[in-house]
Amino acid sequence: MLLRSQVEDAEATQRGPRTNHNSSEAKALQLALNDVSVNYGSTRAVANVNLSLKPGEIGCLLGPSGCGKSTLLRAIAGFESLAMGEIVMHGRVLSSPQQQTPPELRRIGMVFQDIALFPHMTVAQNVAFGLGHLNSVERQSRIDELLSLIGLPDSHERYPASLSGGQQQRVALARALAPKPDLLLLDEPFSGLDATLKETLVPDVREILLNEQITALMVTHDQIEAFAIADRVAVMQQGNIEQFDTPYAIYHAPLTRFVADFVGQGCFLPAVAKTETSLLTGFGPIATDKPHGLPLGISVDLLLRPDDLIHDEDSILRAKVIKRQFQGTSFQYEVEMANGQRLLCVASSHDPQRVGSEIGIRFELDHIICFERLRD
Ligand SMILES: Nc1ncnc2c1ncn2[C@@H]1O[C@H](COP(=O)(O)OP(=O)(O)OP(=O)(O)O)[C@@H](O)[C@H]1O
Repeated sequence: MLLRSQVEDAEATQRGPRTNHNSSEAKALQLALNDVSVNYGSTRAVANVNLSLKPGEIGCLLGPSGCGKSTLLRAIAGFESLAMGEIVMHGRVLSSPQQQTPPELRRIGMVFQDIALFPHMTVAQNVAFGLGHLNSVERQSRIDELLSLIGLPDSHERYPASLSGGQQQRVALARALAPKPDLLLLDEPFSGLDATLKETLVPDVREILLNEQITALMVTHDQIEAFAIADRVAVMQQGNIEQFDTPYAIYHAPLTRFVADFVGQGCFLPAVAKTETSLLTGFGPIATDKPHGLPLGISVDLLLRPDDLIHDEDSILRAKVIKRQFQGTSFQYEVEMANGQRLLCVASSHDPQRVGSEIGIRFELDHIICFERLRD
């Protein structure tokens, strides 16, 4: 159970996951999933999922292996039938347990992890694949436009084998975008690429999607990718959406303990709501800027992100450095308090602290996120 303290934060973030819509709202949505369930035999892989995307919005399904991300994407594409619920695009039902529009009639583009360009066709021929309905002038103009958009304006005559992995994935994206689909589905499109390439390609792909004003839904298990590309992220667990929200809210205002644990780093600190603006921990009181709104006397687990704990040699609160990790502009330290509690702390990389040394630390919390205490 969530025991959120900053009420206005909670109201701002409780937009999802349930989103049943009236008919005029439904028409304004590009995609609406209403109570969607998908079974494999007697196994329920997706359970009562509600999710919607506005035109031009980029969504992301994020979750651990086996939570149902690909199944949901496949159901939207029309490759899995529904046990319950409906999938609606622009107010038109594409899937329900009673009916299913075939995949090729859905106007949905797809980009997969395995790039699968046609190797015997040039870049231009690959991009032209879904453009048979255009005359040759229109087709040429769309190819030029897309190759420019993906940053490969002079690569018409090149073959896929002569391109890098990142360039091939850009061409795959151009091919999927060429016929201007109503929705683009991307299944782990960056997972075969190395980290450096991803760093540039992910924001580029977001730019391309925004430029084309395309509504898109991407599957990933990588939160950095999800945060870099999506307007809203749906965190899934065991076939359910735990939270569908902005990347900022998913990180700073998780609605469930699972989301808090799965997304970002952090730890839970036992605390008691002492006064309206303070929580008592084993290391003394932590003051909150605003009233936390918790019942006084309640025992909670307080979520502490690494940046909630600051290295400060003037602080009387001391901790022993157990591990440190260089992160470029900062070090992340795992520190141990006198009572054995381990916490994470971020500090500038200009003043490295040795493992085994004792340092001063201070709490500086912008967001108070608490969950019901699991243990005493
Ligand atoms: N064809 C299938 N037949 C039976 N069960 C399946 C089938 N495909 C997936 N499942 C099961 O459905 C559940 C959801 O699988 P799914 O592939 O959608 O998860 P995922 O979140 O995409 O996982 P990953 O990140 O590993 O790809 C899992 O328990 C999986 O074992």
